[in-house]
Amino acid sequence: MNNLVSFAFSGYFVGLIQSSGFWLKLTGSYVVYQISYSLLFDPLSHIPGPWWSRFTAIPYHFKLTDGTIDYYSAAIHKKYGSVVRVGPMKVSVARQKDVKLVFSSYKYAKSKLYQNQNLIKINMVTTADEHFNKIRRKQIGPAFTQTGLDSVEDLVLEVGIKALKDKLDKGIAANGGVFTFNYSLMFQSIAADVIGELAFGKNFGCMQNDNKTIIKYAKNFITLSILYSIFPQLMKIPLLFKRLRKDFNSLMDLTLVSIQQRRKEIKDNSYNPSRIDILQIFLDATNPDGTKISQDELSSELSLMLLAGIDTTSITLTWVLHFYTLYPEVYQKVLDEINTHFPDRSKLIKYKEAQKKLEYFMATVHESMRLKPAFCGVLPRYSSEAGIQLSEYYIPPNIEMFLVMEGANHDESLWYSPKKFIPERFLGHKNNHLSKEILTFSSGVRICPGRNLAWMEILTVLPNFVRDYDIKLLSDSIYKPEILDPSRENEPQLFKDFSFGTRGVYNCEKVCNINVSHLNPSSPDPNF
Ligand code: HEM
Repeated sequence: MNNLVSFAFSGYFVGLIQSSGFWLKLTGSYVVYQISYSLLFDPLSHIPGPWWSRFTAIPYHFKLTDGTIDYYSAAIHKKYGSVVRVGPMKVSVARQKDVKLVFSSYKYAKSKLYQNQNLIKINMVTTADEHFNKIRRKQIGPAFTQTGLDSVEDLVLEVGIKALKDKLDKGIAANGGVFTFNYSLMFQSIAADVIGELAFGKNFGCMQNDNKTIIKYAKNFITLSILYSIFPQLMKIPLLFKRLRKDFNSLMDLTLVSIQQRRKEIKDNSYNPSRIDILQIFLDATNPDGTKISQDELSSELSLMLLAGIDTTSITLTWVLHFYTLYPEVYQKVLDEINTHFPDRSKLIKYKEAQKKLEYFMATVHESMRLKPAFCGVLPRYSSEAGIQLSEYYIPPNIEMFLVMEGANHDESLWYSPKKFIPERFLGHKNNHLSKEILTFSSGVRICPGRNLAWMEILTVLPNFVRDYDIKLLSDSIYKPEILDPSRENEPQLFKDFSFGTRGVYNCEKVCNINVSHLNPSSPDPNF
């Protein structure tokens, strides 16, 4: 039937080419074809969605690039339900148990949007190939095990909380006891310097020297990747995005320099072999056929570590602190807990102790991650050769499914008052398993392998920071505990954010500024 329709149309087209108004007729015919096809054959006709989604995905694709996909996804799912058609052969999926089911198996492969960009060799993140992904995950595994992380904890402390404290102490001293700083940008510098040390073998100096070059490279690489994956035709126009491409090339050069430098250090015996870092793990890794990872593949893996590890971690830290500034009673409880378990300020709080002792603090981070997942927007997967049952809908084979991270984390069937910030929901024996239902690190077979490193940064930076400094919102801050948001059951208004791979904060340069001063050890003052 399908062939018959195509044949009839191709005969019609030959006649058209010879006639006047050819292009007009061609467009008209295409529209007629699409309408007839979608009425007769649309495999998603049983899935609700906006009218245009039967004919085109263009409006949805624009939403993927204009920063509003989270808001848009929330709106269409509220209107049409947990599965929504967003284009021919495309659906959006928001129910937590459906998203988790898709994440659970390699059968539901990453869609071609991950591979479209062709900028770099396929790597652990972009591949849809189960075998290849398993090999890479096995190779990189040791960097994120307990032993691997223990071997780099001192380094993470050095470029993380110690560097932050140094910066703040100098700022406070130079500014008469109160220092205004942008915590989001500061956290970004920490996350970048950590990845610099672990994946590039060097401190990028983002914190120490205020050198943000690498952050710019990473940002421009993400922009280029997203634009090329959604609109691959743009790759054919070399004059477009010259600046972004230049930064991308500089980043690739940097990966090569780092690899050469480490090889030199090994040769000179100046490399400390007890340090199990990402760069070394990749250099030592052997493929099943006995070969080593090629130079291009190394560059690809390392550059992706930069993208995967900077904004995700710094945005998570940013949101936790934002919530503390808006919920003083929560912040007070966090302080009390930290001061009870770690009263000696001469010693830094370390990762494992914090994880063991700071139950309430952990609950605040989980709740912040649930409400505002750093890796936001949608993750695209295919429905497999056999299709998949999602809630009440059967999704036919080879449909592109966009999994809504925020939708899953705000699913009312799992979370009561999902828009509210309630860390207590994770407390107690009966509830602490709930943290496993948060999908912020994804779940299943492609779950984030770097999550323990991210936790190490979170658990060392935040408790040490809030224990040692008094933080106050600026007097002209537009986000304060008393400014309420009716759409969040009159909870405090949150930063306006946008999604572009990760979750950005609008006007971050201004709204993420706070005042810090040294805390009087005897009287912590959490009143903002
Ligand atoms: C709070 C911080 C982080 C969050 C919220 C986060 C979140 C995620 C999410 C949602 C995915 C799945 C992406 C997808 O399926 O398309 C992912 C994958 C990944 N993450 Fe993270 N991530 C974080 C930190 C890190 C760090 C620090 C690293 C490493 C340095 C890292 C490395 C990776 C890698 C390599 C993958 C791809 C895994 C695969 O596809 O098999 N992440 N992460």
